[in-house]
Amino acid sequence: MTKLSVNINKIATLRNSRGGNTPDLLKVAKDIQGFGAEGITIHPRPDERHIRYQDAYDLKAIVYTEFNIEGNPIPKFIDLVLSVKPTQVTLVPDAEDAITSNAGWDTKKYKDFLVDVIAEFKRNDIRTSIFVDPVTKIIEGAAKTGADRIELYTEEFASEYAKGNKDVVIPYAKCAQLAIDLKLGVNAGHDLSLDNIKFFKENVPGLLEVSIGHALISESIYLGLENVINMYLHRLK
Ligand SMILES: CC(=O)[C@@H](O)[C@H](O)COP(=O)(O)O
Ligand SMILES: NCC(=O)COP(=O)(O)O
Repeated sequence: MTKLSVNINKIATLRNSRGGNTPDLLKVAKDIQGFGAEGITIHPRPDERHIRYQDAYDLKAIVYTEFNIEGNPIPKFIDLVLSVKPTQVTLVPDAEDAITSNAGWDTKKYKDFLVDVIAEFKRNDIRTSIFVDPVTKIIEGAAKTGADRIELYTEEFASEYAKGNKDVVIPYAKCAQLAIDLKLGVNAGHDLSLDNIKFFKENVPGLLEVSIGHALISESIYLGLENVINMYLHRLK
């Protein structure tokens, strides 16, 4: 069974674009859980361009499924996570000005840093996951950091699969099996979608959780558009 954690960054992006509270992030998070999703993911960025740090506190009060906070463990982020105490923290080595996450950790180069940060989160009973590319040496390095899980960075899978290259899943499958052998849990995320999720799930062993945001919110717009247009037309009769 693979858990679906919905990343609600895009809902916050839409809300922030008008400065008010529409759409209401907390209502959306409640509804997502009510509709059956098993987790809520947020990725507060230092510039708070979508999720604000205050959102993390507000969500803590209403998220009753798995609460996953992702981000680069700069001091401000570490303080936030230690104070909110989500179910899981996913460490992502993204630059402050990155449009979105664009690489996994170099688990060899940053081993000492990761060991220290992960130990601090674990002392606070927060499950830890680290965002990684599907590379054998990186997974071996991840096992030495003390992390509970890895999150496989699936951008390359998604873009290659869309071009018809199904073999792109092979390194993901191999690295997931290696992670399992090394006693690491396996999560995955980035650009997963209705088009590619079934194939990924069927070919990658032991997938515990996927976090999906950009495609899922876009698909929700496409799939809801006809209904809403009809509702407007009805009111305009
Ligand atoms: C780690 C990861 O792949 C996602 O959290 C992604 O970075 C979403 O962040 P944005 O919504 O800011 O693109
Ligand atoms: N960890 C990945 C995530 O939360 C969602 O990424 P995306 O679906 O917005 O690309």
